[in-house]
Amino acid sequence: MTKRYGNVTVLRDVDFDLRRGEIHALLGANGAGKSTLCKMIAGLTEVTAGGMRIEGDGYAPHHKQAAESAGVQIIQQELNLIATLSVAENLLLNRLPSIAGIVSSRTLHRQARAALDRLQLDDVDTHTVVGDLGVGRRQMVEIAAALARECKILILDEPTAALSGSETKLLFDQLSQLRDRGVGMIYISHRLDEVKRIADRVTVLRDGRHVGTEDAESMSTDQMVQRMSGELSEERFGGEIHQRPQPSTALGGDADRRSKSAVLEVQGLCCGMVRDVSFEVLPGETFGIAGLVGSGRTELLRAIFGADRAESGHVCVSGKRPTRFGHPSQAVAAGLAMVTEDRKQNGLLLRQSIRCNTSLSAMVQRFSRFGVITPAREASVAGEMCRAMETRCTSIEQSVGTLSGGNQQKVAIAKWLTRDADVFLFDEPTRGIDVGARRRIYELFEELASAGKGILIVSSDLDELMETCDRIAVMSAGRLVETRERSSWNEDAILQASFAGHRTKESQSLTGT
Ligand SMILES: Nc1ncnc2c1ncn2[C@@H]1O[C@H](COP(=O)(O)OP(=O)(O)OP(=O)(O)O)[C@@H](O)[C@H]1O
Repeated sequence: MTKRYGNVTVLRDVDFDLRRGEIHALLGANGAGKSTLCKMIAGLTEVTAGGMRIEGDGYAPHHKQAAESAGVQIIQQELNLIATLSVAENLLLNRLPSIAGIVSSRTLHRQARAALDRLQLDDVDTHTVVGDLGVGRRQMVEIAAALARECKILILDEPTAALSGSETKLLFDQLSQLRDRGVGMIYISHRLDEVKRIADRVTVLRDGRHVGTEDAESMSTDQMVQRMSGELSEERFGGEIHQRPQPSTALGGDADRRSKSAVLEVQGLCCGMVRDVSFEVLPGETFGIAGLVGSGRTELLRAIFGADRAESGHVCVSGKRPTRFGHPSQAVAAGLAMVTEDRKQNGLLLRQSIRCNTSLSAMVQRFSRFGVITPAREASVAGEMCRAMETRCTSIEQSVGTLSGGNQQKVAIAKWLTRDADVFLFDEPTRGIDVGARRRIYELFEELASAGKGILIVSSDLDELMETCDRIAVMSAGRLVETRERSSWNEDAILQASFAGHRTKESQSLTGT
């Protein structure tokens, strides 16, 4: 199949076949064409040339419903639930149980409950409005919605990017059951260890072309990277793919730490589920926050940044007057920058160009003279950023909404790098980012740290935290339960600490305290 947008060809004569009862991984660097191929199969975008067959019969879906009637379901990379409807309504959209045209609310909620139970989503109420759920929970609801429908072919585009380890395991159990029932699955992921764990075959795309299809068992993750990049992985990544660098900063031991004054100090912060959180980040330090989805990590970053109004406590940036920011603009003026978890909702202006998005955060600071924007300056910085982040685009005038997911994330990060902030808050910074770009982002953390910036990272990827952070704190049930130097944590200890707060909460509710 071939796909062109205007005169740009994004998929070129690609052959692909999916067997009954297999999990077929689709790999490729950001912008290689994986989502485009899947969107064509799912009837979400038109095929420019070529064609498809399902069980030998011609198949040419012109919209999503046509694909669904042929037994094709897709779970897309970007969350596609309707934020203003309830969980139950989203789960059963298009097939609301009704009698004589009147929706039966009781049946709706019963069926929705059953769909959620399949993924052990006990904490999600079927009446909750989807917009009130965090990204991880929304992703699980989206998966539950797809699993609740009968299908022959299930496409999963980066389903685990926003999931915790335990949620990923639950999803994999479900996928194994579907495999046993003969469902064919196309699985897109940048997490190669997951691909090794779950996939039967692997197809690699590079620059819109089919590079090859092989049994997953016969391919190492290094070979996958090599096929994706077209170079020997050792050459491209300096042989460091599986090596963790030493802590990035020049921070010494505790004594040295005490002698530095914090670039970010958070004291007794309370905001919604975030309870009495205190910690500090030093100049040149990368501070990670681990924890389960729903532990309050994103809420904490939002409270620090003034996106939600904290009830008590304070935030102090670079020794300035302690305060609680009432609005993100105040936080930005004080020297904070924040790359959000959900770039589509609140990270980017999707209809605007890369140039415009890149200059957004530093518009007044760097791109305007006497209040008048200087487009030439804007363009040169956007171009520089695209080169530095290796953003795959036709030009800096391409609208961000038409970039691949990983490339959108690069613009979301670049937007803040143009601003000379003191502290950078990153919420799931490498979501949807390919292996090569991930390495580039880790280098970037190091560059920011060596420039004396403070970096605060929330990530569900423990490897990421272990690789990039100097210290890691674990958050559980809205509180920071433990903070240690990176070297004294291991993944087991982080997981145990993550569950600690939940256990306390459960035992409290059991004893009625
Ligand atoms: N509507 C569109 N208009 C123009 N170009 C587009 C459009 N949609 C996608 N593209 C381009 O098609 C190419 C392939 O994008 P696609 O989303 O398929 O990549 P991908 O392999 O899924 O990447 P990622 O891993 O980042 O999600 C990208 O270069 C993207 O910019």
